[in-house]
Amino acid sequence: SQLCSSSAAAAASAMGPTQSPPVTFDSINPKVLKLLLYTCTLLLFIIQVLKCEYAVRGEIVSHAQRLQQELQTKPGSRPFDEILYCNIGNPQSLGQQPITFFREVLALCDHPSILDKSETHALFSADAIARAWQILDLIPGRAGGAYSHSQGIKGLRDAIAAGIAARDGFPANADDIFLTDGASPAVHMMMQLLIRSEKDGILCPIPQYPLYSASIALHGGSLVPYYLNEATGWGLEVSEVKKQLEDARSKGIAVRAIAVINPGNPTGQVLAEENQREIVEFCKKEGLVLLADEVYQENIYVDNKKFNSFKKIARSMGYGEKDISLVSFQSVSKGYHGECGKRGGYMEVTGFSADVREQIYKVASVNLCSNISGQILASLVMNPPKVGDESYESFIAEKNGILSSLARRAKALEDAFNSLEGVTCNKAEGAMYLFPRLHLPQKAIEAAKAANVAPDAFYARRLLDATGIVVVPGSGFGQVPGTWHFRCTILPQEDKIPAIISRLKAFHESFMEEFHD
Ligand SMILES: Cc1ncc(COP(=O)(O)O)c(CN[C@@H]2CONC2=O)c1O
Repeated sequence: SQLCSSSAAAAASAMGPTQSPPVTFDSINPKVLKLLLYTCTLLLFIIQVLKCEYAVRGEIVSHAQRLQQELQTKPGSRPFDEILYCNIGNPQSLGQQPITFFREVLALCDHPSILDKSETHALFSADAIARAWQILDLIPGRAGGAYSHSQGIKGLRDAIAAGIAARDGFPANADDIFLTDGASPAVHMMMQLLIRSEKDGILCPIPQYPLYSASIALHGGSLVPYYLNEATGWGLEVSEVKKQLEDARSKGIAVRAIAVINPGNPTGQVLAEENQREIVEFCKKEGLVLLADEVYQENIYVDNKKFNSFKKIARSMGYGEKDISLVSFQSVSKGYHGECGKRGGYMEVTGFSADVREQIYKVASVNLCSNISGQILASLVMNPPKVGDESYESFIAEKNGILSSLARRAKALEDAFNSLEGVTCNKAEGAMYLFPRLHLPQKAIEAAKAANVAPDAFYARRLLDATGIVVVPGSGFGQVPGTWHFRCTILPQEDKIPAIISRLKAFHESFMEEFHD
């Protein structure tokens, strides 16, 4: 270990005092290098689990589940007849329909023997049948139930790389892609690789999606917060990041990476291209790994913003493999497809040395491989039907129908929140959430204190008990101290939105009446 630390120190001094030393074989989590000590890591994992929080399924949700039970056993016992789960970005649990073409291909790949039957041609579109044959031919021996390569089926990674290249206009390499059971395990893998001890820090946005704080806690690292600016529509200011980075370094924290969620969860902002360039420049200058969480890349609701991957931005600045370490996360859980339960996604890993890449592969191989249906779905998401395909018209109608409805719901809820006394709410430019700010009367804050809960949790609980609507307190995502928020999804079906808004308004008016200073 002396050898490792001295070469890391040598690398650090060569890079100058202000830069984070590059991620090298010697400077990744030694537990990854010594994977044999799995048992002790497991023990550490259990200890850390006790520390980590995951607000999206926290106490408010548990109470909602109890209320749901009560409604089933005692109908009419509450002033509402159903629980509306607006706490989790789980579109299909709230009635969103899956994309027909994706499900046709999945079904055919899952039961290849029906591909030859004449009835199949009456039930499935010709291009779904063709795509299923194409995909099955990429699976060795067409064995859809076999373990695959630990990074995922090569042919599917080729298809995803082609989809990334078509999206960005820059090449992508199948060997850089690790197919995973959703983006979550990919994030955990990178935290496992980067975090050696609590002396290693990861810059995270505040408010943040609690996967990051939970994963950092589970892997024994330090979360280095950078506050998004609510006053500028949740802007990510590099000056704020730099301040937090220098503060962490002054406390002896080796800041290794920065997580950027774009579009943002829970804040819904879409980064401007210029801002992205500043972030790439900053990462290159400071030697930070850029963890680009882009799972909402298809969820853009405003005309003045578009999604640019950080890979595209970096390459358009002339930065390649040798200039910046960039990990881009994608998922089948979001977008217009919302296939959360299918557990598909990937991370595209670029800018690491071959020996570090080998260690990432080793971590991926511990779980053998991700599920094959999720792999197939990820390849479909990145290569959907194109103009001229038989299914294109129906596919694009389903896709645009869902996205335009989400945009309308986002706007309707944003306007409703902004109409409430003491509530301000930034636009949801993308993603699936609104994060309104509560300017609560002092009496409400004191009542929360007396109940020993955070004011936004107090509000969320009262909202649930009065309306059956489940939201997540802002405390679960982090917020500027002294400010209070909650996160509400835009996912309830569109015909339910007016009822939700009227229930929200009625509750809020009575709440403010009760606690008026
Ligand atoms: C920003 C972000 N990254 C990663 C994930 C994980 O996605 P996978 O399903 O691919 O693992 C989520 C899930 N969103 C959570 C789940 O629902 N509501 C949320 O805030 C997310 O919001």
